[in-house]
Amino acid sequence: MNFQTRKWVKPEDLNPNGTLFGGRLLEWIDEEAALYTIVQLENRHIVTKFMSEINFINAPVQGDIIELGIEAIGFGNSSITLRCEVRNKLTHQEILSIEKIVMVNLGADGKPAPHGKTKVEYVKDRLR
Ligand SMILES: CCCCCCCCCCCCCCCC(=O)SCCNC(=O)CCNC(=O)[C@H](O)C(C)(C)COP(=O)(O)OP(=O)(O)OC[C@H]1O[C@@H](n2cnc3c(N)ncnc32)[C@H](O)[C@@H]1OP(=O)(O)O
Repeated sequence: MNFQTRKWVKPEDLNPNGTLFGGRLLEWIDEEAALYTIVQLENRHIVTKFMSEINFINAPVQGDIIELGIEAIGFGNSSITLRCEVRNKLTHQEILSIEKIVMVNLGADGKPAPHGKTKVEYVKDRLR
């Protein structure tokens, strides 16, 4: 699991209970999954197709630094399946997990298109 992105929980991210609004966290996760997919599949034309159960484990509060982790757990024909974990940056306390996020690679016609990828790639290797 690669924890690439850190977020600082600010007043505008809070729900009326004073903890991180779940919808805000899901927005951050969707963006992270989209960026991960664009980099892996080398195509900007992708969409989120499916998310499995979302387990909100612990609620962050204002001022917390959290980090978002994504890993690829499967490559299909047009899809890539990801797993997501969010945790507190400093304590590593678990905040959320999503076991399955399916992202789909689209062609210019907006329909699913084969991406031709079978494993995780690293940009540094592509640049060699
Ligand atoms: C030149 C252009 C420049 C563009 C410049 C872009 C700028 C940078 C843009 C960044 C973009 C960011 C995006 C952010 C994230 C969003 O906000 S995306 C918005 C929310 N998502 C949507 O609106 C998607 C709406 N859904 C759809 O359009 C259609 O369902 C889809 C995704 C085209 C798929 O259609 P479909 O008929 O289900 O296609 P189908 O061939 O049956 O399945 C496709 C794949 O999905 C899998 N699948 C289908 N249903 C399921 C399911 N229920 N569960 C699991 N897997 C499933 C299939 O198994 C298949 O996988 P493979 O076997 O091919 O690997």
